[in-house]
Amino acid sequence: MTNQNVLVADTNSGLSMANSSIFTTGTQKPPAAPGGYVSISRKKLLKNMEINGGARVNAWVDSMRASSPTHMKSTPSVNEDPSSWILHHPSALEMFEQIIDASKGKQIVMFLDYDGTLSPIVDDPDRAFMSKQMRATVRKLARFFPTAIVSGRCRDKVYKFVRLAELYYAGSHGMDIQGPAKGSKYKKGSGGVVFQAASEFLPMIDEVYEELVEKTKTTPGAKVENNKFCLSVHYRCVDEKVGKWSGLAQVVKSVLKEYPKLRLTQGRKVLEIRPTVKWDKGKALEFLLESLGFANCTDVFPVYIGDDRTDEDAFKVLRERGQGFGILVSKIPKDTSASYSLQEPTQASYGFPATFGGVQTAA
Ligand SMILES: O=P(O)(O)OC[C@H]1O[C@H](O[C@H]2O[C@H](CO)[C@@H](O)[C@H](O)[C@H]2O)[C@H](O)[C@@H](O)[C@@H]1O
Repeated sequence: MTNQNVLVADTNSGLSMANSSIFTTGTQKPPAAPGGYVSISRKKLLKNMEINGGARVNAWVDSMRASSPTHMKSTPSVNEDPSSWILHHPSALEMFEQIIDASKGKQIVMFLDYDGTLSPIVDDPDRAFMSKQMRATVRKLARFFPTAIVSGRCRDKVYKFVRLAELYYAGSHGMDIQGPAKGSKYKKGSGGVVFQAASEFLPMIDEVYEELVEKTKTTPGAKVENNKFCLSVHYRCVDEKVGKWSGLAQVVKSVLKEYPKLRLTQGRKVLEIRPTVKWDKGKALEFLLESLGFANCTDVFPVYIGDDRTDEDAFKVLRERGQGFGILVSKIPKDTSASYSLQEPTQASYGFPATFGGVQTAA
């Protein structure tokens, strides 16, 4: 794949996993993180968006544009021939048989991103509802397989959207994990799993939230969302043409300058601010597999469906483990470590997950 993974020295060694607040039931422990290093994809992006000195707001705005589908200029490898992208990331809908064959005799575990995967992307983040059809599909999936929602959103908020008590939820990009409220039939005790990777950051996140809300008031359309262990600064409704994106980038940059223990990543028309802990959606996936008792199993088949850059951490983990696969939901070719693709969320509802194990979707 064209995705480049780099190791960047973690200057905040005081925030290593050893210092994190970890509450687990039973004997589950988070998988070990490579000591002293943070794994970060998209070297170039990171370089452009470096927040500890030397940052150029223009580079931020370039990056904000690059992450917006209307401006999406894929890397040359993707641009050269879109049909070759499809060859490398075939539609999951057309690969049913191959996928089902590969999972035979193995325990499928489903990981589902929320925004852009289970719900359509909309202007107002508070109105990103999932359809009844999608909820029915996820409910049926969970009857057959352990199923987790892995989201950048705060766990409580994503739960309010999904409203299925039988699922695992990993909110704040995997930094806040809780097992099914109903308990789990897959592994005794795993329903009670609770894990928080960055609780010591809560006061800092709240402080930065207040500051950003105040300072973005003058940017029409900007919205700051408190996702408990991380923050989202939305610019979907900010007018790019009148230069408002750069103003917003400048505000975020100036605030973050005072908080070197926070870092910035990007999603779909959103700047994501999060602690520099070595934790992401990929680590959450590993943690959940381990909690379910599949840490060193060869007969587990994890499937992760997601649409965003932050989902790449999970796709990468699956590639590295050589188990299961990732499915990228995207209408356009993108650099990805996923193996398959779906065009849009509705395809995830009407088609792919529903076919696993002969699960039938509602008409
Ligand atoms: O990991 P996810 O579940 O995909 O969450 C990532 C972010 O999703 C939400 O923002 C995105 O969806 C919004 C609603 O459709 C849209 O308005 C926004 O532009 C998108 O970036 C959510 O609001 C963020 O907090 C999540 O971090």
